[in-house]
Amino acid sequence: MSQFDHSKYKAFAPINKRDRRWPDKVIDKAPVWCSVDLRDGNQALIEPMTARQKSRLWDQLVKVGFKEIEVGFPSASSHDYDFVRELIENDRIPEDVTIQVLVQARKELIEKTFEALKGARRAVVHVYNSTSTVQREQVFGLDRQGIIDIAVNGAQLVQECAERYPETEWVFEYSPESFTGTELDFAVEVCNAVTAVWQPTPEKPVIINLPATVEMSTPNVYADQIEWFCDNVENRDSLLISLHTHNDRGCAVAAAELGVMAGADRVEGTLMGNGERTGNMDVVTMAMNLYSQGVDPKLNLANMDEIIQTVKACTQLPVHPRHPWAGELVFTAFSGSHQDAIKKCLSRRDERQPWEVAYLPIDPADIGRSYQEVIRINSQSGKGGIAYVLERDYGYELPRWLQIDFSTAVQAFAEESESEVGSEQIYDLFQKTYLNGEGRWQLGNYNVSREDHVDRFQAELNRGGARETISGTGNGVVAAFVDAMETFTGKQIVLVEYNEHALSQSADAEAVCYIQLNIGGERYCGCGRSHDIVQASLDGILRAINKSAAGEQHAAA
Ligand SMILES: CC(=O)SCCNC(=O)CCNC(=O)[C@H](O)C(C)(C)COP(=O)(O)OP(=O)(O)OC[C@H]1O[C@@H](n2cnc3c(N)ncnc32)[C@H](O)[C@@H]1OP(=O)(O)O
Ligand SMILES: CC(C)C(=O)C(=O)O
Repeated sequence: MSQFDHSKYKAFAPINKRDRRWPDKVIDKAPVWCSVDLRDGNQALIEPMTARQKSRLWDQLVKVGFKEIEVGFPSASSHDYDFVRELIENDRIPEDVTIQVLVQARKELIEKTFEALKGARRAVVHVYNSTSTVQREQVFGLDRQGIIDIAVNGAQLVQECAERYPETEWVFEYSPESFTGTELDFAVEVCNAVTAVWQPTPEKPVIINLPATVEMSTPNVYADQIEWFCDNVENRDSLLISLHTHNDRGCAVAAAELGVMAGADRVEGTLMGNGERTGNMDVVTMAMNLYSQGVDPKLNLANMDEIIQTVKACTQLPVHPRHPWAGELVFTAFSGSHQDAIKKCLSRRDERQPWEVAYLPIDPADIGRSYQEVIRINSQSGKGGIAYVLERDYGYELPRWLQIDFSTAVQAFAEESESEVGSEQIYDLFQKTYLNGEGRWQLGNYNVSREDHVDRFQAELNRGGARETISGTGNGVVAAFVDAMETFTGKQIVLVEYNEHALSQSADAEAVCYIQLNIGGERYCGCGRSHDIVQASLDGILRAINKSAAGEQHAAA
């Protein structure tokens, strides 16, 4: 019998709810955010944060704009206690920021917690006990009433202690921990019992936090639980319903979003989703989800790289390169069709219109990312992306026919090197393929004269020590030069494509000219670059002819 046996598990029972309204709701404003990075995030680390790391993360959280920050579990460790004292005594809590601390519903711990908070201007005391069937039966060995007693005793103690410190504005929060594993009617009963002690009013509400301590179901079930709770709890208008989801099934953000649609006011989570096991709800992702829908997330994530650096330094955890919105690769396109679409959308972009760019759900610049990172080249890339890089970094505006020709060279190079092809490598390859003429015929001095509307072209061709004189006639310098080269090579040469432009990146107005010739039935491409457009054209033609002589055939004739 295999160890990998699904029959060991039972399905989470759906909520029997016929009146669900949340599926039709749209989130049009940000919830109240509470960061739990310094508490839930910290308690899950291999090495909990040092005082210095906590301090740095605190500063970052304030900078991002959190107005409620759970700073620790001060009754559990002297580090957390000292950190809370440090924030209060050194006046590091801005006027509009409220600190929050967690405590179990136990007397000595609650007393210590209030001691730690002495002198705070405003603070949230967050008390919890577990209410789920599993915890009741197996951890606490208590029936429903026993669990209600723990909660009510805790609530009373919190209230009594608060009265001892009237100089502080107290806010109370209660979590029926493991809410998602708790029968809904019981969760409501426990919370009603707690609020009966605290007597909240709409003017002075309390926070009821409904955690998915372990994520046990699909997010729609969580939303049903939240909506059911909100519909059945007493004094709903005196409660701030808060969510605290974990990511065991990978849906913590989705659950929080649906939970907000189901009526919640507030969301607890961490930056980048650090936290117990698979982590807490990722505030960066949820806030950016709102932002990308045109909703003000009420957090400033513009300096995403700084946030990532801080989180990494403080948690010692990496941020995945594909982390939603924030990862290093999330705005990068390697694949050809994506690059092509991005390039076209960006070139047509009208700044006055809402953002609509294929494959880029937001403007990377909003979070401090540059377009430089958007298109990167490897063997999956196509002509559009390659042309984008050449234009972006070197000012070459390759015509479509040359994009097609050059992409085969880049593709071959990428396949051979089995790695990403950097912008400089692309440029080198472009030069080697179309611009360099070493070891081949070079145009020396030349002379153009016109008589009876016919141009006569005479020039020296040099290769190493060898020198040849050529001459030809035609309607225009280019035609006369092609004629001279036909005579010289003994092959028929037809000018198939000709494009030119001023090089935008060149300070001294250089021109670049792209040429495609049909030489003896095969196509060859070349490129010339010069301050003189005639010279650029002749160089381009000669480079294509040199390639024919060297047998470098055009790939996509
Ligand atoms: C889901 C969450 O993230 S909740 C937050 C979890 N975070 C932490 O636990 C980190 C900080 N905690 C700690 O450092 C410790 O647990 C302390 C210092 C708070 C308490 O330490 P201890 O009392 O030594 O141990 P422990 O936490 O194991 O306590 C277990 C006891 O408290 C009881 N208990 C646990 N949670 C609660 C609660 N919320 N309310 C009341 N009693 C509780 C248990 O039933 C158990 O009782 P028993 O000793 O009679 O069997
Ligand atoms: C204490 C509670 C809110 C908690 O951290 C959880 O249930 O995950």
